[in-house]
Amino acid sequence: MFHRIVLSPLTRQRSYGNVPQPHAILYYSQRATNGGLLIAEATAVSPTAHGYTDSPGIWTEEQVEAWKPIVDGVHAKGGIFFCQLWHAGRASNTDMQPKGQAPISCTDKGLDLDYRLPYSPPRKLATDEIPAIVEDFRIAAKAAVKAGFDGIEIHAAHGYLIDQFMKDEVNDRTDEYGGSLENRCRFALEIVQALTKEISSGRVGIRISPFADYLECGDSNPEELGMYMAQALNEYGIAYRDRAQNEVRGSTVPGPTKFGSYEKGF
Ligand SMILES: Cc1cc2nc3c(=O)[nH]c(=O)nc-3n(C[C@H](O)[C@H](O)[C@H](O)COP(=O)(O)O)c2cc1C
Repeated sequence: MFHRIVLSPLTRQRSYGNVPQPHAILYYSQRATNGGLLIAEATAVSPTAHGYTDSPGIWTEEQVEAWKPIVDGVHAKGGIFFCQLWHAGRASNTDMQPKGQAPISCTDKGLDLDYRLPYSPPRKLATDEIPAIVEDFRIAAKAAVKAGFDGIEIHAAHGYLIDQFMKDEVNDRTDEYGGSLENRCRFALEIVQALTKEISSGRVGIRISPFADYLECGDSNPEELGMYMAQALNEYGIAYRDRAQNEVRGSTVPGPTKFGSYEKGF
């Protein structure tokens, strides 16, 4: 039995030391309903993925174990719980990165604004480093299922790493991950492919925001970008796609949320 009331992912910054805390059992179970879908807050896939202090991760055993009772609390109320997998990319700073390194991105162009953090200039990933980031998402998805989550949502919105690759105002690459729409969306779709293979398409959702320019991450043709992603995603039969925020009246891009096989249950 499912219904259509969904809790949006909401960053709380209460996962001290990047480990989810017991108070989250109460927080998430209070928001759970029988048959309702909850999306957990943005959860880092690797040590380089954090962009806010005290955001949770799912890249250590300790984090996986800490998520388990939180997921159990939601399940006890009959809720369905997806973990939002996230990499902040350049929306981070050296204090948050392993060994004080520069945050990684598709570019070495930094952010001008200091919104919630003083952002540090990023380091542009070499082409041969990109498969390892896809792999981080795959391992994190596997860990999320191990923690008991019913599925995962890929955070490909709001100016974070995947969105940085997709948008032509940020992506200045000349390799197969930059330039054409197909190239800019390659990273996102490689992650979708890896995750559907790892945990099955019915357990994978995605959040995109083609029209948003949050974190200085805009695109010159969001309509075309959104349509391209919507059509490409149809090939994978994933559980749902969510087009987050910044609705544009009259846009033909499907949205905001399209449910697929998730409705049929797992
Ligand atoms: C405090 C706060 C934290 C948020 N954290 C996330 C997040 O972790 N992941 C995400 O995709 N969106 C995040 N969002 C965006 C929300 O999920 C939602 O899309 C946004 O608030 C718009 O919905 P609303 O009009 O109902 O507020 C956050 C929003 C707020 C206000």
